[in-house]
Amino acid sequence: MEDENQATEQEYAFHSDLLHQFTVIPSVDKAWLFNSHAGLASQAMFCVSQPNLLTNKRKKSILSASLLRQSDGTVAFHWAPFPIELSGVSAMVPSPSASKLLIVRNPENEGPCRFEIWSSSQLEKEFHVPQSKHGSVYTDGWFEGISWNLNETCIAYAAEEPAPAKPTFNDLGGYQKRSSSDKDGGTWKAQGEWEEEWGETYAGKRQPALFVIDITSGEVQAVKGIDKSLSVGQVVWAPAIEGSVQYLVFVGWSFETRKLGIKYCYNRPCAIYAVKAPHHESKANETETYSTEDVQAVNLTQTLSSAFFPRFSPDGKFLVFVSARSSVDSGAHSATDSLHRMDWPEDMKLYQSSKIHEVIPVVLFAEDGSFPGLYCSNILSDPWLIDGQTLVIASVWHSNQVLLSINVLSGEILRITPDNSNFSWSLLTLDGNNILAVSSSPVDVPQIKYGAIVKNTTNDKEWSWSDVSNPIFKCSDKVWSSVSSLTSNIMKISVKDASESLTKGASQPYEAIFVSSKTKKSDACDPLIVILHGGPHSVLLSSFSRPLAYLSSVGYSLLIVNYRGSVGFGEEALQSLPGKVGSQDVNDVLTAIDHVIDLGLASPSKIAVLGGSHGGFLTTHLIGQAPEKFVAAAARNPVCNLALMVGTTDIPDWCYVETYGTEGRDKFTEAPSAADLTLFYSKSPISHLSKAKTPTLFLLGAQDLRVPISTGLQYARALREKGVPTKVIVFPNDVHGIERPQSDFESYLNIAIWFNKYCK
Ligand SMILES: CC(=O)N[C@@H](C)C(=O)N[C@@H](C)C(=O)O
Repeated sequence: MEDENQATEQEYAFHSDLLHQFTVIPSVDKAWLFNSHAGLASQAMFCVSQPNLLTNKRKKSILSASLLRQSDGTVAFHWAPFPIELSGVSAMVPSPSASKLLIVRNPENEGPCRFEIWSSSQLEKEFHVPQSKHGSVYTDGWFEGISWNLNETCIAYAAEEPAPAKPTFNDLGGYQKRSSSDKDGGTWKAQGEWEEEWGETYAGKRQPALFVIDITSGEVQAVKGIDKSLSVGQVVWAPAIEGSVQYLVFVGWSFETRKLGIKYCYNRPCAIYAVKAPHHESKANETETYSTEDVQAVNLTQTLSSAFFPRFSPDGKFLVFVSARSSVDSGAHSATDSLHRMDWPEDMKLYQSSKIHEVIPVVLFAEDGSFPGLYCSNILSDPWLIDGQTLVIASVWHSNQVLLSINVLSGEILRITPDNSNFSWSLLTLDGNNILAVSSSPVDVPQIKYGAIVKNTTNDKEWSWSDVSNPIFKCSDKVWSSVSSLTSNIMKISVKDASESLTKGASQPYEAIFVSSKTKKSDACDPLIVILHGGPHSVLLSSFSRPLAYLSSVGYSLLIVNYRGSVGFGEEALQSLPGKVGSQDVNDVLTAIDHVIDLGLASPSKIAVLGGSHGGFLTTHLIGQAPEKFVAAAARNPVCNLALMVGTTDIPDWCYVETYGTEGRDKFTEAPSAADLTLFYSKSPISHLSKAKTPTLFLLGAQDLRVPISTGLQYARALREKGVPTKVIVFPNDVHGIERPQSDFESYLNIAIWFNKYCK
């Protein structure tokens, strides 16, 4: 409150107006290309979202374009005059032939889940699936899987299991055996037994299970043969075999005594299974049946601790998937992926014996800019180029995200987006040998790119990328002129005091992205904000970030440090951090800061630090371990006390692994010993609190299950007790990400004003 009074109304007005102009720049969430390799004309559809501060939700819309191939080979996009708002839509999935479109509308409360089937001109069918059949369809990007069968008669998907019946009592306290719907009143439902959930962002979500809807009759069947204890998702149809029952392939996650948090955590064991799909009408020539006895799901990837994102080749001859086995086996929540292929036998009965080939192994370290390993967070539902054996994938490569083409038979990996650039790319869709992607840098607003192969011989493929002029990323003149005055580059930072005991990968340079004004207004440097990602096995990419671009446009240089342990730099560098958190990562950040000071790019007396989660752990460590270095700090849901967090977080195993290293995976217990708690405390920012004196802003989500609010609050109160200026903003309805539009806006507005107060 005091700060609000001190910051002038003009300052708030100026900042909220400018931040708003950055905030409302839309994003493209998904896109589809139809028919682009067939003729001269094709179509594209873009699903666009934009934060809406008044409703505190993201507004979603669809914008279409016609693509016309010009005589010179280029493609012109003709955009529809306006986007159409998509209201209440949870998922949309075109059928393989693009003649039908599925729209799913999940219920807001106890209502049915609605499935709509659209043709090119109208709504063809609408089915309401009651809660007694299943709850909401999963659209979380992880369990999510909505898949049309090839002849477009059925759709398989993951949805919440129906709610278990709860004990019911009448008004006299009498137990009623039957779980009535209480139509006549006079009864009440007890809570029933508590069930484990998958933690952060899955609160209140029931177990994901598989269903198939027949889009002619609307009949919905639960898929049988799946162990009740498995959480399942990412379902796809196996290639159809004439006259035979169809199979579904899906991912299953099991758990032992407890479901540990799964969001951002690729270290949860999972496997790919095959199971017979229910059939909806009996066909005379179908020899196989669908009874519970012979439909038991079969684990296809027993030899791997992790397998997900199953994708069949267009000819149905092989199945490709990603594995995070290095993450599961080491206990690190995210690590270097591997890519695998298994041949898909024509005789379904042989699939269990199919050999798994490793297409891309886990890369330990890479020299001289060569491929650092696979780090992919998604694969398109149809990722294949025309040859049917090369897939296109987005993967983190140092501080950039790039697009790779991977020939899954030869193992050839090509970086198909321009290298030596400060840009990051995300993949929207592909059709034939044409790609729609988005490219941006910290100082370049996103740009839609159209990619096509211009040279295609066995040994030589060349891609051309053209800018697609589009109305989506139009931004205000103010934003445009602000970002035009900025520049960014990626710096290599040498490891300080590299010792013999370090692995080769851990001795290689890490990176920091430096963003600053193109021109120096005076002799003095602009104040610097050091920005630190969470995880710690995550990365801050060289892509356009609306709030960070806002901070640089109000007069700050940014130093975004991808310290060792970040993804994108090979497995050895990543695995060098667990066991050394609070020291190796802290020192990497301090080295990066010294690097820019030594280059004369930052003034040592005007440095602020900002980080969330593990980045908040580093922020609060830095103000304790290097109290003279920072004039202001801001921490979003920071890990300040591992000894407190371990008892309340959804990922207590993370506290063990990051504190002890990989041995922490086996040490993990729900009942930490006194020795564990002592070590957790000593590795935590709270153990350096007595030295901290930096004014600090705390942004805390009260619904955070990952880093519960108590750890940030405890540290903030302790700083206050010492007389250090602190400000705490609690967002009552936010989870770990603090991403709801109003909360995100209020956070960055306050960060800028807090830093202005102490840095300028
Ligand atoms: C695995 C994980 O969630 N770790 C947290 C402590 C964390 O740092 N989270 C990251 C993903 C974040 O940026 O929020």
